[in-house]
Amino acid sequence: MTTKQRYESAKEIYKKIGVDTDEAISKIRKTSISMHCWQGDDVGGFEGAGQLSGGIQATGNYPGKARTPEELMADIDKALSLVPGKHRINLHASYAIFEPGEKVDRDKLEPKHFARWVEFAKERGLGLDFNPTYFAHPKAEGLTLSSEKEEIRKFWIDHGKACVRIAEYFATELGTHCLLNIWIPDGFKDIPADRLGPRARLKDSLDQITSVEYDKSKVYIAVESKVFGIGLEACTVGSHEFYMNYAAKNDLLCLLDNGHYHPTEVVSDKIPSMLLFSDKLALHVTRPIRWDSDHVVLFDDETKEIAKEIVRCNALDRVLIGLDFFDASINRISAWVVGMRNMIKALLYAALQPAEKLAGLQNERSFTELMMLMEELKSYPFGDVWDYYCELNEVPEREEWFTTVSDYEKDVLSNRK
Ligand SMILES: C[C@H](O)[C@H](O)[C@@H](O)C(=O)CO
Ligand SMILES: [Mn+2]
Repeated sequence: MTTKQRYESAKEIYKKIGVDTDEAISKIRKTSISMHCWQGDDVGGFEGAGQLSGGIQATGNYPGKARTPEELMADIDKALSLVPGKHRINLHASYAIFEPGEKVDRDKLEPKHFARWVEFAKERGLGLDFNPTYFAHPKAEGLTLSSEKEEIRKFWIDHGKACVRIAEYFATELGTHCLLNIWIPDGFKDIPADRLGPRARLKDSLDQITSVEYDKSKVYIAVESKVFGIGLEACTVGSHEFYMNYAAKNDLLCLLDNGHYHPTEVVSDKIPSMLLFSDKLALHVTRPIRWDSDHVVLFDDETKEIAKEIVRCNALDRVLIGLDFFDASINRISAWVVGMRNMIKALLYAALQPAEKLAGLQNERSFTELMMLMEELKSYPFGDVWDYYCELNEVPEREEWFTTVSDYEKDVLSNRK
């Protein structure tokens, strides 16, 4: 049977429970995921700044990591060629590209330092998202935006302001919004004596950064909370409560990273609540194993549940989905492709759920039938719809894409010594 024939048969099966597979496909085809550049080089960036810091870690030393802008761009191209749909690239400020002998510090970054990324994105019709980089820098060894040292705090405020200008440049040049996400590693290893002071300083720093004049229809500023980091176990300054209130009060977006909460808390459950009170919401989809370990996104229960909530809330255009993982122990391009395909797969899977029927069963309190149907749906012929989705988007079906990655590893990555 051809892929199309298998799809036609699956379509009939889904139709019986009131699901229109064509409609589901066209809904998901319009959705873009922001692919994070930092999986390509273990969050290294191009500053040669040295060690990753801020309580995050990329572990492993699989050969072939990108060392230059050219290599990273080529790797991104290779990964995206295996992912169905049109997507976005998420950059960190540490990926600025300088002319030889031109390097400036992070507080002095300008749009021109990202001109090559804009050119790259334009040529491919991609959008760009952006993040100030508040780690892996000599001035980020203690606190950053919440620092008690005014000179340090000013440096990072200026960095934030510079990034707002760069984000606006991206949006203007590319004709699509730019999500500017602020995450800082500030926190304490052990019980702090003052939890208020650092948070008051963070609040003031954010006020200063967002006082820069920018077009709110082009730049969406988001704030990303975190419960703890390595070496920051007792307290993080940018906690969930802090940012949820700050974003609500200042009309910014919250960014929820599903590695940043207590292990029994799930982001999927937070999505509908956030959407009731905010027009837009941003996500970092990742996979925490025992801690915020940033493993590659799988087609697992929580990824599916996150996707289901987005689709059920009819919020594909209100939730800005980005990925955030960095696994240095496997082929980095394969990591990207697996994570991206799984996120899209989860969205398509969600769009194939008979949402109204299931909600109806809940509302009439038919929990026995609800459980039965939710379980039976798991063995519906989703794979046939997914294969057809890949065929429509002209990317390899099933595991066929891996040959391309293996060849690239042999021909290109293995030469990076
Ligand atoms: C590199 C990212 O900005 C970083 O992972 C941040 O988003 C985060 O999740 C930190 O734990
Ligand atoms: Mn994150």
